[in-house]
Amino acid sequence: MKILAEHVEKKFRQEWVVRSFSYSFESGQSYALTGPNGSGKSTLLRILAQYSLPSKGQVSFLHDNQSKIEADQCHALVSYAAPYVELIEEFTLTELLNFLVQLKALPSQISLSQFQDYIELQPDKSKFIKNYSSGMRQKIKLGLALLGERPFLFLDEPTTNLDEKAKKWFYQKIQENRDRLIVIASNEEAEITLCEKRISILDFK
Ligand SMILES: Nc1ncnc2c1ncn2[C@@H]1O[C@H](COP(=O)(O)OP(=O)(O)OP(=O)(O)O)[C@@H](O)[C@H]1O
Repeated sequence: MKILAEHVEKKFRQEWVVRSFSYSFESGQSYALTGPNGSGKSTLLRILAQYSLPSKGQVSFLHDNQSKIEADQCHALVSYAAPYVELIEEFTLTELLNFLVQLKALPSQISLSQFQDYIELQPDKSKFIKNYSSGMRQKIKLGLALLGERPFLFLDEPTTNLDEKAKKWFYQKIQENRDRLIVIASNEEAEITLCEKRISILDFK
């Protein structure tokens, strides 16, 4: 599958954040969106994931045969983790997993212990998400996105709040997900070098 961005532009009031961004993203490839703070990485990431609309231009998800995937099917192809995408704070981890299985955002066969083994955390089962540390929450978000079995994986500043051990865990998980189309928005060199291609947002201003 493929993501095709054609002449994408984004403007907030009088501020142009993205100018004429055209790019073709392929499955099995990984891409780093780079640029300084406030340059528009998160804005472009959301547009590429079809979570928000560009002011001009368009983003399309395509099948291998280049036919366009219908708009109502696009959402189910995307896993997205970002510091600003919140988990449901009032749930326990068990409740959160059950909810996401019902939404088909996680495979139905996944158990709490399998998920805990995957993220290498064994928190108290009765603890609410709001009482997890920021690093634990970030690891849960990444675990959910990585296990989501969706072909397009979008990650914004993925190692935010992670300690060195958790960063290594994340780097390893990316290696295990190389068959997907991965886009990482980041300024961290270690995250950028995980990706095969680097796209500087300043080239589209
Ligand atoms: N909803 C919004 N309304 C108005 N301006 C916005 C909105 N979202 C983002 N912006 C502005 O767009 C610009 C780009 O923001 P964005 O968060 O995409 O940058 P970034 O490169 O991801 O930054 P950082 O590295 O700090 O996370 C900033 O000037 C920001 O203030």
